[in-house]
Amino acid sequence: MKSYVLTVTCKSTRGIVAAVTGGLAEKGCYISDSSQFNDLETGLFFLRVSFISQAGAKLEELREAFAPAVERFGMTMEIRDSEERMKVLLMVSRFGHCLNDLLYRWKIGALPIDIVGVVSNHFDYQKVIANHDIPFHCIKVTKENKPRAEAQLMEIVEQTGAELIVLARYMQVLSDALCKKMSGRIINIHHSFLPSFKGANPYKQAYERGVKLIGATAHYVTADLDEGPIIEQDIARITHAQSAEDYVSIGRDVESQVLARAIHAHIHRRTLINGNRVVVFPPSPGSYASERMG
Ligand SMILES: Nc1nc2c(c(=O)[nH]1)N[C@@H](CN(C=O)c1ccc(C(=O)N[C@@H](CCC(=O)O)C(=O)O)cc1)CN2
Repeated sequence: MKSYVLTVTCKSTRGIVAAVTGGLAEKGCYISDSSQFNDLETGLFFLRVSFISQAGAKLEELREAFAPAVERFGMTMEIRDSEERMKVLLMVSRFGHCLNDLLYRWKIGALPIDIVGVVSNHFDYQKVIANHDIPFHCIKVTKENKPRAEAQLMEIVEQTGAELIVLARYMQVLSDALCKKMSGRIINIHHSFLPSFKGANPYKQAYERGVKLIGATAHYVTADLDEGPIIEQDIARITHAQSAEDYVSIGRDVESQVLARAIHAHIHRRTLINGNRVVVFPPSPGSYASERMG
């Protein structure tokens, strides 16, 4: 028996769900969980089906079986083995709270990913990463060497087979070319409730504005700084008596939780990009069962 997740994005029309569910039935598969969204504004349809093949059908066999439907409806279809851990490259600069949080969740099985490496433009976390038996790469970045630095990053992506890059408070702006090449495969945590306070120092901007809520936003990275499609957000209350430095402390937990939720959604294929927005389907039953607490 094997379990899979199938996702579809295509122009909305009649018969899409029937074609997918009928195809699964013909292949002897059982549907565990299904979500769909029909965006009347964009005319796009989004479908996510988690299913079980009792016969243990192979991935290629399933993909071939759906080729006619993909052609007929102009689908973008992905079928992924639910047990296969996504290869993820983490990136960090100076602030390590999100990195440490992800390492802990990964260690206890709450985040079932294959961390293929950690890249940083500083050496601060080299020992921590080595202690986790994860490859560490320090790539110094300057305005002058940015193209070479990004070429080194892409070499690591190619060599490790990284499917997702997570910017866990990595504080360098990525080039338009890299963002285009890795479209939909880079997630950033921004330490503000976007669209407020884009760019560097959002907590300082928030303090100067006198806000009563601060927040964090996890989004896909695009060439437009902190404008990428939003995956997850959350907030925390602050008061008149707190400083921008206090916001940094209060914001740590919010940033870590928002980033972890966004990565969980992505690796379980619950996110589908819808223009400058993201469709985020609910978790399949049992998707958190992989956690081994303690
Ligand atoms: N192309 C993109 N690159 C990055 C994005 C993005 O959305 N698109 N998100 C940022 C993260 N970020 C806020 O979350 C951010 C990081 C860095 C800066 C910035 O101005 N950096 C300076 C250098 C700062 C330093 O050296 O300490 C710069 O790159 O000139 C703004 C926002 C990650 N990259």
